[in-house]
Amino acid sequence: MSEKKTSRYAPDLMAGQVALVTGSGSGMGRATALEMASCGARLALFARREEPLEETAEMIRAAGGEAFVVPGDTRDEDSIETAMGRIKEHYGQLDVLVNNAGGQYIAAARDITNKGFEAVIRNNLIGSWQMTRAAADHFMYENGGSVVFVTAISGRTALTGFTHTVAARAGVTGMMKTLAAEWGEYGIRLNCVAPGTIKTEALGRYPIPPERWKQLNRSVLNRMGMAEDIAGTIIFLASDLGNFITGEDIYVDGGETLHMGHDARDMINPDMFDKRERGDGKDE
Ligand SMILES: CCCCCCC/C=C/C(=O)SCCNC(=O)CCNC(=O)[C@H](O)C(C)(C)COP(=O)(O)OP(=O)(O)OC[C@H]1O[C@@H](n2cnc3c(N)ncnc32)[C@H](O)[C@@H]1OP(=O)(O)O
Ligand SMILES: NC(=O)C1=CN([C@@H]2O[C@H](COP(=O)(O)OP(=O)(O)OC[C@H]3O[C@@H](n4cnc5c(N)ncnc54)[C@H](OP(=O)(O)O)[C@@H]3O)[C@@H](O)[C@H]2O)C=CC1
Repeated sequence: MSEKKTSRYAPDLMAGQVALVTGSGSGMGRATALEMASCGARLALFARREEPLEETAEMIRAAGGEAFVVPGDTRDEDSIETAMGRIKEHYGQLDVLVNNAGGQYIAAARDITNKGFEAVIRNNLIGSWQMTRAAADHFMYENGGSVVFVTAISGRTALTGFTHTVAARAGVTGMMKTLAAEWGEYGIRLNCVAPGTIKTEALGRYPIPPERWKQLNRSVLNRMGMAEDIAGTIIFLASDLGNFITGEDIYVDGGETLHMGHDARDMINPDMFDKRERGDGKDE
Protein backbone atom coordinates (compact mmCIF):
# COMPACT_ATOMS: atom_id res chain seq x y z
CA MET A 1 0.00 0.00 0.00
CA SER A 2 1.43 3.36 -0.97
CA GLU A 3 1.30 6.25 1.40
CA LYS A 4 -1.54 8.72 0.83
CA LYS A 5 -0.35 11.90 -0.85
CA THR A 6 -0.45 14.98 1.36
CA SER A 7 -2.90 17.59 0.11
CA ARG A 8 -2.52 21.35 0.37
CA TYR A 9 -6.17 21.33 1.40
CA ALA A 10 -7.84 19.27 4.14
CA PRO A 11 -7.80 15.58 3.13
CA ASP A 12 -11.59 15.38 3.62
CA LEU A 13 -12.43 18.66 1.81
CA MET A 14 -14.16 16.78 -1.01
CA ALA A 15 -15.01 13.54 0.82
CA GLY A 16 -18.24 11.99 -0.42
CA GLN A 17 -18.08 13.93 -3.71
CA VAL A 18 -17.64 12.66 -7.26
CA ALA A 19 -15.80 14.89 -9.73
CA LEU A 20 -15.53 14.59 -13.52
CA VAL A 21 -12.45 16.31 -14.97
CA THR A 22 -12.15 16.61 -18.76
CA GLY A 23 -8.70 16.54 -20.32
CA SER A 24 -7.37 14.77 -17.22
CA GLY A 25 -4.74 12.70 -19.06
CA SER A 26 -2.23 15.56 -18.94
CA GLY A 27 -1.40 19.06 -17.73
CA MET A 28 -3.82 21.03 -15.62
CA GLY A 29 -6.55 18.39 -15.87
CA ARG A 30 -4.27 15.70 -14.48
CA ALA A 31 -2.98 17.99 -11.69
CA THR A 32 -6.57 18.87 -10.76
CA ALA A 33 -7.69 15.23 -10.71
CA LEU A 34 -4.71 14.21 -8.55
CA GLU A 35 -5.26 16.96 -6.03
CA MET A 36 -9.03 16.46 -5.89
CA ALA A 37 -8.40 12.80 -5.14
CA SER A 38 -6.03 13.80 -2.33
CA CYS A 39 -8.94 15.87 -0.93
CA GLY A 40 -11.12 12.75 -0.80
CA ALA A 41 -13.07 13.12 -4.07
CA ARG A 42 -13.74 10.09 -6.27
CA LEU A 43 -12.73 10.87 -9.82
CA ALA A 44 -14.14 10.24 -13.30
CA LEU A 45 -11.45 10.91 -15.91
CA PHE A 46 -12.55 11.98 -19.41
CA ALA A 47 -10.54 12.64 -22.62
CA ARG A 48 -10.15 11.11 -26.07
CA ARG A 49 -7.04 9.01 -25.43
CA GLU A 50 -7.50 6.21 -22.91
CA GLU A 51 -3.84 5.52 -22.14
CA PRO A 52 -2.98 8.87 -20.50
CA LEU A 53 -6.23 8.67 -18.52
CA GLU A 54 -5.25 5.22 -17.24
CA GLU A 55 -1.90 6.67 -16.17
CA THR A 56 -3.67 9.39 -14.18
CA ALA A 57 -5.97 6.77 -12.66
CA GLU A 58 -2.97 4.66 -11.64
CA MET A 59 -1.32 7.70 -10.01
CA ILE A 60 -4.51 8.36 -8.04
CA ARG A 61 -4.89 4.73 -6.97
CA ALA A 62 -1.21 4.50 -5.98
CA ALA A 63 -1.82 7.43 -3.64
CA GLY A 64 -4.84 5.66 -2.10
CA GLY A 65 -7.59 7.41 -4.08
CA GLU A 66 -10.40 6.24 -6.36
CA ALA A 67 -10.58 6.90 -10.10
CA PHE A 68 -12.64 5.66 -13.02
CA VAL A 69 -11.74 6.17 -16.70
CA VAL A 70 -14.50 7.21 -19.11
CA PRO A 71 -12.97 7.97 -22.53
CA GLY A 72 -14.87 10.34 -24.79
CA ASP A 73 -14.84 13.47 -26.92
CA THR A 74 -16.50 16.66 -25.65
CA ARG A 75 -17.64 17.33 -29.24
CA ASP A 76 -19.45 14.02 -29.53
CA GLU A 77 -22.86 13.85 -27.82
CA ASP A 78 -23.02 10.05 -27.94
CA SER A 79 -19.73 9.63 -26.13
CA ILE A 80 -20.87 12.14 -23.49
CA GLU A 81 -24.13 10.25 -22.96
CA THR A 82 -22.20 6.99 -22.63
CA ALA A 83 -19.85 8.58 -20.10
CA MET A 84 -22.72 9.98 -18.00
CA GLY A 85 -24.45 6.59 -18.02
CA ARG A 86 -21.25 4.85 -16.90
CA ILE A 87 -20.68 7.38 -14.10
CA LYS A 88 -24.26 6.85 -12.91
CA GLU A 89 -23.76 3.12 -12.90
CA HIS A 90 -20.33 3.25 -11.23
CA TYR A 91 -20.69 6.07 -8.69
CA GLY A 92 -24.43 6.87 -8.74
CA GLN A 93 -23.72 10.61 -8.45
CA LEU A 94 -21.80 13.56 -9.94
CA ASP A 95 -21.16 16.66 -7.86
CA VAL A 96 -18.38 18.49 -9.69
CA LEU A 97 -17.60 19.01 -13.38
CA VAL A 98 -14.33 20.60 -14.50
CA ASN A 99 -14.44 21.63 -18.18
CA ASN A 100 -10.69 21.75 -18.82
CA ALA A 101 -10.36 19.95 -22.19
CA GLY A 102 -9.46 22.20 -25.07
CA GLY A 103 -6.88 23.23 -27.60
CA GLN A 104 -6.35 25.19 -30.80
CA TYR A 105 -3.71 25.96 -33.41
CA ILE A 106 -1.93 29.29 -33.88
CA ALA A 107 -2.72 31.20 -37.07
CA ALA A 108 -3.03 34.78 -38.24
CA ALA A 109 -6.70 35.72 -38.50
CA ARG A 110 -6.40 36.20 -42.25
CA ASP A 111 -5.27 32.54 -42.57
CA ILE A 112 -8.08 31.05 -40.48
CA THR A 113 -10.66 29.37 -42.71
CA ASN A 114 -14.32 29.19 -41.72
CA LYS A 115 -13.89 25.46 -41.23
CA GLY A 116 -10.88 26.02 -38.96
CA PHE A 117 -12.68 28.69 -36.94
CA GLU A 118 -15.64 26.40 -36.45
CA ALA A 119 -13.41 23.49 -35.43
CA VAL A 120 -11.87 25.54 -32.64
CA ILE A 121 -15.26 26.86 -31.50
CA ARG A 122 -16.53 23.28 -31.37
CA ASN A 123 -13.55 22.12 -29.34
CA ASN A 124 -13.50 24.95 -26.82
CA LEU A 125 -17.05 26.29 -26.54
CA ILE A 126 -19.56 23.75 -27.82
CA GLY A 127 -17.71 20.88 -26.11
CA SER A 128 -17.93 22.65 -22.74
CA TRP A 129 -21.62 23.42 -23.31
CA GLN A 130 -22.41 19.80 -24.18
CA MET A 131 -20.60 18.46 -21.10
CA THR A 132 -22.30 21.00 -18.82
CA ARG A 133 -25.74 20.40 -20.23
CA ALA A 134 -25.36 16.63 -19.85
CA ALA A 135 -24.07 16.92 -16.27
CA ALA A 136 -27.04 19.13 -15.38
CA ASP A 137 -29.57 16.84 -17.11
CA HIS A 138 -28.26 13.65 -15.57
CA PHE A 139 -27.30 14.84 -12.09
CA MET A 140 -27.20 18.50 -11.16
CA TYR A 141 -30.76 19.77 -11.75
CA GLU A 142 -31.81 17.29 -9.13
CA ASN A 143 -28.91 17.38 -6.66
CA GLY A 144 -27.06 20.65 -7.32
CA GLY A 145 -23.36 20.78 -8.07
CA SER A 146 -20.41 22.88 -9.09
CA VAL A 147 -18.97 23.48 -12.56
CA VAL A 148 -15.57 25.08 -13.24
CA PHE A 149 -14.47 26.09 -16.75
CA VAL A 150 -10.83 26.56 -17.70
CA THR A 151 -10.58 29.49 -20.12
CA ALA A 152 -7.70 31.91 -20.84
CA ILE A 153 -6.48 35.41 -20.05
CA SER A 154 -7.98 36.69 -23.29
CA GLY A 155 -10.91 38.25 -21.38
CA ARG A 156 -8.48 41.00 -20.36
CA THR A 157 -6.03 41.11 -23.21
CA ALA A 158 -5.72 40.44 -26.93
CA LEU A 159 -3.86 37.29 -28.01
CA THR A 160 -2.79 37.67 -31.62
CA GLY A 161 -2.72 34.37 -33.51
CA PHE A 162 -5.59 33.03 -31.38
CA THR A 163 -8.72 34.79 -32.76
CA HIS A 164 -10.77 31.59 -32.89
CA THR A 165 -9.99 30.40 -29.37
CA VAL A 166 -10.28 33.89 -27.88
CA ALA A 167 -13.81 34.00 -29.32
CA ALA A 168 -14.52 30.55 -27.91
CA ARG A 169 -13.21 31.38 -24.42
CA ALA A 170 -15.19 34.65 -24.32
CA GLY A 171 -18.23 32.57 -25.24
CA VAL A 172 -17.52 30.20 -22.35
CA THR A 173 -17.29 33.09 -19.88
CA GLY A 174 -20.57 34.61 -21.08
CA MET A 175 -22.26 31.21 -21.04
CA MET A 176 -20.97 30.54 -17.51
CA LYS A 177 -22.33 33.84 -16.16
CA THR A 178 -25.74 33.34 -17.72
CA LEU A 179 -26.02 29.73 -16.57
CA ALA A 180 -24.97 30.84 -13.05
CA ALA A 181 -27.89 33.27 -13.04
CA GLU A 182 -30.36 30.68 -14.37
CA TRP A 183 -29.21 27.67 -12.39
CA GLY A 184 -28.65 29.16 -8.93
CA GLU A 185 -32.15 27.98 -8.07
CA TYR A 186 -31.07 24.37 -8.66
CA GLY A 187 -28.07 24.78 -6.34
CA ILE A 188 -25.65 24.72 -9.27
CA ARG A 189 -22.64 27.05 -9.04
CA LEU A 190 -20.56 27.85 -12.14
CA ASN A 191 -17.23 29.70 -12.32
CA CYS A 192 -14.24 30.19 -14.62
CA VAL A 193 -10.51 29.98 -14.00
CA ALA A 194 -8.42 31.90 -16.54
CA PRO A 195 -4.82 30.64 -16.64
CA GLY A 196 -1.85 32.68 -17.79
CA THR A 197 1.03 30.85 -19.46
CA ILE A 198 1.26 27.51 -17.70
CA LYS A 199 4.09 25.04 -18.10
CA THR A 200 2.34 21.88 -19.30
CA GLU A 201 2.86 19.27 -22.01
CA ALA A 202 0.76 21.48 -24.30
CA LEU A 203 3.44 24.17 -24.57
CA GLY A 204 5.77 21.52 -25.99
CA ARG A 205 3.44 21.20 -28.98
CA TYR A 206 4.30 24.73 -30.13
CA PRO A 207 7.51 25.21 -32.15
CA ILE A 208 9.02 27.24 -29.30
CA PRO A 209 12.02 25.96 -27.26
CA PRO A 210 11.64 25.90 -23.42
CA GLU A 211 14.22 28.67 -22.96
CA ARG A 212 12.22 30.93 -25.27
CA TRP A 213 9.05 30.35 -23.20
CA LYS A 214 10.95 31.71 -20.19
CA GLN A 215 11.82 34.89 -22.10
CA LEU A 216 8.26 35.26 -23.36
CA ASN A 217 6.89 34.91 -19.84
CA ARG A 218 5.36 38.20 -18.66
CA SER A 219 4.36 37.22 -15.12
CA VAL A 220 5.44 39.87 -12.62
CA LEU A 221 6.24 36.96 -10.28
CA ASN A 222 9.05 36.13 -12.71
CA ARG A 223 8.19 32.49 -13.21
CA MET A 224 5.89 30.50 -15.43
CA GLY A 225 2.69 29.13 -13.95
CA MET A 226 2.54 25.46 -12.99
CA ALA A 227 -0.42 23.10 -13.42
CA GLU A 228 -0.74 22.97 -9.62
CA ASP A 229 -1.29 26.75 -9.50
CA ILE A 230 -4.43 26.22 -11.56
CA ALA A 231 -5.51 23.04 -9.75
CA GLY A 232 -5.52 24.82 -6.38
CA THR A 233 -7.86 27.54 -7.66
CA ILE A 234 -10.17 25.06 -9.41
CA ILE A 235 -10.51 23.10 -6.17
CA PHE A 236 -11.15 26.28 -4.17
CA LEU A 237 -14.06 27.11 -6.51
CA ALA A 238 -15.38 23.58 -6.97
CA SER A 239 -15.37 22.56 -3.30
CA ASP A 240 -17.30 23.90 -0.32
CA LEU A 241 -14.59 26.55 0.11
CA GLY A 242 -16.28 28.34 -2.78
CA ASN A 243 -19.80 27.69 -1.50
CA PHE A 244 -21.04 31.28 -1.97
CA ILE A 245 -19.14 32.00 -5.21
CA THR A 246 -20.92 31.72 -8.54
CA GLY A 247 -20.63 33.52 -11.88
CA GLU A 248 -17.01 34.50 -11.12
CA ASP A 249 -13.99 34.59 -13.36
CA ILE A 250 -10.67 34.20 -11.51
CA TYR A 251 -7.40 35.01 -13.27
CA VAL A 252 -4.46 32.84 -12.23
CA ASP A 253 -1.75 34.44 -14.31
CA GLY A 254 1.03 35.62 -11.98
CA GLY A 255 0.10 39.19 -12.89
CA GLU A 256 0.64 38.58 -16.62
CA THR A 257 -2.33 40.85 -17.41
CA LEU A 258 -1.40 43.76 -15.14
CA HIS A 259 -0.45 45.81 -18.21
CA MET A 260 1.98 48.39 -16.95
CA GLY A 261 1.19 51.67 -18.72
CA HIS A 262 4.83 52.62 -18.23
CA ASP A 263 7.63 50.45 -16.93
CA ALA A 264 10.36 52.58 -15.34
CA ARG A 265 12.85 49.81 -16.15
CA ASP A 266 12.34 50.49 -19.84
CA MET A 267 12.10 54.28 -19.44
CA ILE A 268 15.03 54.98 -17.09
CA ASN A 269 17.27 52.06 -16.24
CA PRO A 270 16.70 48.31 -16.58
CA ASP A 271 18.45 47.74 -13.20
CA MET A 272 16.58 50.30 -11.15
CA PHE A 273 14.56 47.73 -9.15
CA ASP A 274 16.81 44.70 -9.19
CA LYS A 275 19.27 42.94 -11.42
CA ARG A 276 17.19 39.99 -12.52
CA GLU A 277 16.49 39.42 -16.15
CA ARG A 278 13.03 38.51 -17.37
CA GLY A 279 12.44 34.78 -17.06
CA ASP A 280 15.27 33.89 -14.69
CA GLY A 281 12.86 33.31 -11.80
CA LYS A 282 12.16 30.04 -10.04
CA ASP A 283 10.32 27.97 -12.57
CA GLU A 284 9.26 24.80 -10.86
C1 LIG B 1 -6.33 30.08 -24.97
C2 LIG B 1 -5.07 30.38 -25.66
C3 LIG B 1 -3.97 30.76 -24.76
C4 LIG B 1 -2.68 30.65 -25.48
C5 LIG B 1 -1.53 30.80 -24.59
C6 LIG B 1 -0.40 29.98 -25.08
C7 LIG B 1 -0.41 28.67 -24.38
C8 LIG B 1 -1.22 27.66 -25.12
C9 LIG B 1 -1.97 26.84 -24.47
C10 LIG B 1 -2.82 25.88 -25.14
O1 LIG B 1 -3.94 26.05 -25.53
S1 LIG B 1 -2.14 24.47 -25.31
C11 LIG B 1 -2.94 23.63 -26.66
C12 LIG B 1 -1.95 23.21 -27.72
N1 LIG B 1 -2.58 22.77 -28.92
C13 LIG B 1 -2.95 21.53 -29.10
O2 LIG B 1 -2.88 20.72 -28.24
C14 LIG B 1 -3.54 21.18 -30.47
C15 LIG B 1 -5.00 21.29 -30.38
N2 LIG B 1 -5.61 21.20 -31.69
C16 LIG B 1 -6.57 20.33 -31.95
O3 LIG B 1 -6.92 19.53 -31.10
C17 LIG B 1 -7.22 20.39 -33.33
O4 LIG B 1 -6.39 21.03 -34.24
C18 LIG B 1 -8.57 21.16 -33.34
C19 LIG B 1 -8.35 22.62 -33.06
C20 LIG B 1 -9.49 20.64 -32.25
C21 LIG B 1 -9.27 20.92 -34.68
O5 LIG B 1 -9.44 19.53 -34.83
P1 LIG B 1 -10.63 18.89 -35.76
O6 LIG B 1 -10.38 17.42 -35.81
O7 LIG B 1 -11.96 19.34 -35.31
O8 LIG B 1 -10.42 19.54 -37.10
P2 LIG B 1 -9.43 19.17 -38.29
O9 LIG B 1 -10.18 18.31 -39.23
O10 LIG B 1 -8.11 18.69 -37.77
O11 LIG B 1 -9.21 20.61 -38.91
C22 LIG B 1 -10.35 21.37 -39.38
C23 LIG B 1 -9.83 22.65 -39.96
O12 LIG B 1 -9.17 23.41 -38.94
C24 LIG B 1 -8.01 24.05 -39.52
N3 LIG B 1 -6.80 23.53 -38.83
C25 LIG B 1 -6.73 22.52 -37.97
N4 LIG B 1 -5.48 22.38 -37.49
C26 LIG B 1 -4.74 23.35 -38.07
C27 LIG B 1 -3.37 23.77 -37.99
N5 LIG B 1 -2.50 23.13 -37.17
N6 LIG B 1 -2.97 24.82 -38.72
C28 LIG B 1 -3.84 25.50 -39.53
N7 LIG B 1 -5.15 25.14 -39.65
C29 LIG B 1 -5.59 24.11 -38.94
C30 LIG B 1 -8.02 23.69 -40.97
O13 LIG B 1 -8.76 24.67 -41.66
C31 LIG B 1 -8.79 22.39 -41.00
O14 LIG B 1 -9.44 22.14 -42.21
P3 LIG B 1 -8.67 21.39 -43.41
O15 LIG B 1 -7.61 22.33 -43.87
O16 LIG B 1 -8.09 20.13 -42.81
O17 LIG B 1 -9.73 21.12 -44.44
N1 LIG C 1 -0.95 25.74 -20.95
C1 LIG C 1 -1.34 26.99 -21.04
O1 LIG C 1 -0.52 27.93 -20.95
C2 LIG C 1 -2.78 27.35 -21.25
C3 LIG C 1 -3.76 26.43 -21.49
N2 LIG C 1 -5.06 26.80 -21.60
C4 LIG C 1 -6.15 25.84 -21.74
O2 LIG C 1 -6.25 25.10 -20.52
C5 LIG C 1 -6.71 23.76 -20.76
C6 LIG C 1 -5.71 22.74 -20.25
O3 LIG C 1 -4.47 23.03 -20.84
P1 LIG C 1 -3.15 22.14 -20.70
O4 LIG C 1 -3.22 21.30 -19.49
O5 LIG C 1 -2.04 23.09 -20.89
O6 LIG C 1 -3.31 21.31 -22.04
P2 LIG C 1 -3.16 19.76 -22.42
O7 LIG C 1 -3.12 19.73 -23.90
O8 LIG C 1 -2.07 19.09 -21.64
O9 LIG C 1 -4.54 19.16 -21.92
C7 LIG C 1 -5.72 19.29 -22.63
C8 LIG C 1 -6.40 17.94 -22.60
O10 LIG C 1 -7.67 18.07 -23.20
C9 LIG C 1 -7.96 16.86 -23.86
N3 LIG C 1 -8.87 17.21 -24.96
C10 LIG C 1 -8.66 18.11 -25.96
N4 LIG C 1 -9.72 18.14 -26.77
C11 LIG C 1 -10.61 17.25 -26.28
C12 LIG C 1 -11.89 16.84 -26.68
N5 LIG C 1 -12.48 17.32 -27.78
N6 LIG C 1 -12.55 15.92 -25.93
C13 LIG C 1 -11.97 15.39 -24.83
N7 LIG C 1 -10.76 15.75 -24.39
C14 LIG C 1 -10.09 16.66 -25.12
C15 LIG C 1 -6.63 16.30 -24.35
O11 LIG C 1 -6.58 14.87 -24.22
P3 LIG C 1 -6.89 13.92 -25.47
O12 LIG C 1 -6.00 14.39 -26.58
O13 LIG C 1 -6.57 12.56 -24.96
O14 LIG C 1 -8.33 14.10 -25.76
C16 LIG C 1 -5.63 16.88 -23.35
O15 LIG C 1 -5.19 15.93 -22.39
C17 LIG C 1 -6.92 23.70 -22.27
O16 LIG C 1 -8.25 24.01 -22.55
C18 LIG C 1 -5.98 24.77 -22.81
O17 LIG C 1 -6.30 25.21 -24.08
C19 LIG C 1 -5.43 28.10 -21.48
C20 LIG C 1 -4.50 29.06 -21.26
C21 LIG C 1 -3.11 28.77 -21.17
